[in-house]
Amino acid sequence: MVDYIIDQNLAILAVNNPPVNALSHHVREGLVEGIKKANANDQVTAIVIIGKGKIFCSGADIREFSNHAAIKDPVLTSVGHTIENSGKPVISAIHGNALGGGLEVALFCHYRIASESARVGFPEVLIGILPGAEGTVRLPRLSGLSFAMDMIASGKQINAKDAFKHGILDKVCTGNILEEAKDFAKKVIGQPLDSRRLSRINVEDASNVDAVFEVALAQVKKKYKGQIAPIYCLKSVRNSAKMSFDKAAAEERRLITELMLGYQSIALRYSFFAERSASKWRLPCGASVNNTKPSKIESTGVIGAGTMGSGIAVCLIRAGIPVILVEKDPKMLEKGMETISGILDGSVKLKRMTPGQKAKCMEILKGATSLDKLSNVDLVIEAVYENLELKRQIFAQLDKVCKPSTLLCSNTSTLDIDKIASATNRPDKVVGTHFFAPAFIMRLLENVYGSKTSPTTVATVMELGRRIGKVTVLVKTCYGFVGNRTHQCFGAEASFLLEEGCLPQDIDQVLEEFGMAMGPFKVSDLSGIDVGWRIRQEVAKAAGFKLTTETRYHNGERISTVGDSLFEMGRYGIKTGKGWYKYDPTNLRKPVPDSDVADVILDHCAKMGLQRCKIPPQEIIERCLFAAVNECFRVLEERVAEKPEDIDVIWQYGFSFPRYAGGPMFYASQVGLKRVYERVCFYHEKFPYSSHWIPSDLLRKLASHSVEIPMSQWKEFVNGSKL
Ligand SMILES: CC/C=C\C=C\CC(=O)SCCNC(=O)CCNC(=O)[C@H](O)C(C)(C)COP(=O)(O)OP(=O)(O)OC[C@H]1O[C@@H](n2cnc3c(N)ncnc32)[C@H](O)[C@@H]1OP(=O)(O)O
Repeated sequence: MVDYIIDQNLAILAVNNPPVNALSHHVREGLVEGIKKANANDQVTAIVIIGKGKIFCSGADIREFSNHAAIKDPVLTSVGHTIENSGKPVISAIHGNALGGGLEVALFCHYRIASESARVGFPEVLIGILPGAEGTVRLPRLSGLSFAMDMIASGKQINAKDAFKHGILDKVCTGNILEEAKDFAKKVIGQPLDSRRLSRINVEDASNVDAVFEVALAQVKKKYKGQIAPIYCLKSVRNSAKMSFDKAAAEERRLITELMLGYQSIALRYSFFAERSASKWRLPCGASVNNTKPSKIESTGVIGAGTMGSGIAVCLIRAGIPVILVEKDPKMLEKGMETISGILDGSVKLKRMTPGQKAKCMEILKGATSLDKLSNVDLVIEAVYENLELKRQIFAQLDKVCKPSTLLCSNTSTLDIDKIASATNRPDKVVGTHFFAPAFIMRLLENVYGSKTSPTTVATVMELGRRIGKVTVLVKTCYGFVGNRTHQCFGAEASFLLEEGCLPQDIDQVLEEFGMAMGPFKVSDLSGIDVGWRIRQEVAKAAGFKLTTETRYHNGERISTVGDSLFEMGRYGIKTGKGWYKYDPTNLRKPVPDSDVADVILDHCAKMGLQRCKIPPQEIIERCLFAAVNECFRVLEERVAEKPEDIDVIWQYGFSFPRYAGGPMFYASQVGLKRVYERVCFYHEKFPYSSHWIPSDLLRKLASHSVEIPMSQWKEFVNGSKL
């Protein structure tokens, strides 16, 4: 796992642990052996550590953390001490990435050089820990405290040029990294090593540490609300300036151990792998990412220049994929083009794009008012409003206009893909591509296959998602798919809680304290109360009944219409300055609780004869989350989602479920399925008119076991395969 190569008077230690050179046990062993061997060889005058393959090193092997007690010697710090104590200079030669433990290996070396394109960083905080092999104690000795605190607590990666500027690197190379490392090594042979050993030097700005810490702490608390690791990162860097090197390092070990055993880190590590597993799609027929080739997509069409269509077009052109935006009303088309240009201007302002890049994006965007213009594109995404008949008409027309190989995608957020596909003669090429609003910001893409969608079509939209930088999850068609179907139960319970005693701000506050980025009523104000109203009206129309603010039940199902009263008052949310909250036009980001809304809710309850009472926070969490969890188990049971990780990724990226709580399925696994099942049964008895409380069979089966079944085995209980 570490190749030992003698090249003239140099020993090259090449880490060879594909795919990302993680510091697994054998790599750590190999590094120690290599350093010792090189030191024992009189012919060797210097040592170079390099990575084979695409990167230098991705850090510690995260999979080993699940059994912290079993991490075998040599641990990374003793590997590092062997490197630092080497009597011959050790140079790390970085290409690709040096992350976490990988960067720590470099900081144990006496010199660090890197390719121009290399990036370095400490992403540990993103998995709820801190750099635990003296990274928090060594980095400030090179970069100063403020920079180290920011880099470690944010987990951000920086490029080689910036790393050089901040003292982390000794040289940025433009040529072949190994050749440059050899030349560099020859120049430093014989130079004194002590001043190059970071454990022997001091933190230069140590006297400022308290002031720097306070500023960083205030920022971190605001930016990473509810997260423990960023605060621990700061404390550990502070220790580097307040304690001796050895004491600070020992304290760092204590802090990382505490973090690693904590709920947040376990959830974040789960989230890391869940996200990667989502891209490994598989269809029930056996087709999968491993055996299916995507078709080439070189041109696209987007239908509808409203908010969604414009946002989707931005995603495509930003990735260099040409788009023809079709909108039959020329004025709407012009508005859509302006919206797109405005979004890109925003990116330029935020320095996420140069004006030149914006111009290139706009060059590959064309407008059209007729579907005929899509005759030659490879893929079309329809993004008109949520109406099945309208979508069927458009798809029937597209089927006639587009070349036979064109894939036809719908951005529907709820409708059955099979019903849309059956309007065409190419149901194998029809698929759902459900973007979340705002499409140019939200990272999630929920791809939806119907009963006739072909594996190639699936492979193509999964690859398209990757190309445009989305976290892409594949699900099977059903009403609302995974995202909206399961989230609807969460929203319904939030509305019922309003009828039983809560105000919007009570519910939002509890769920935000739980970790949601925004409570459901703030989200509703952002997305538009009118949007929710329109969807509810469509659903009622399709089900053949008229929904009014007087409706309490339909088909034995409880319905809450408080939001519809707000809609009728023209309170659509932020866009009208009033919704569940009121907004000062000069500060639309700050929702202010509104006594008028409280009056509407109280009137509604009085009219409906609903008794109100005080509802404890725990019940708010249980009602919203367990209702969703129960539906998530149904989704798994019906194989609408292939695995629990897919559902959690959808909640994290679609509904801002806190990554450090894992997702509803992971949360349920931590609460314990027995407890979740008991509470679902309790609420089912209490609320017999909400079918989302009917306990899922899969949940019942799993909860009936005397020991908790690990998440990785839940799937085995689907379809009665295990009882
Ligand atoms: C006592 C403690 C002492 C020391 C502590 C040290 C702390 C650490 O070092 S913690 C680890 C810090 N490093 C990271 O968090 C890096 C995580 N990885 C990444 O950011 C990316 O994977 C990448 C390295 C930038 C590569 O990205 P990409 O090319 O897009 O590939 P991926 O699909 O992400 O990864 C490929 C494959 O590798 C697995 N993997 C990546 N990093 C690790 C890792 N550090 N440990 C174990 N496995 C890793 C990843 O899961 C993928 O595998 P799959 O089987 O496909 O899931």
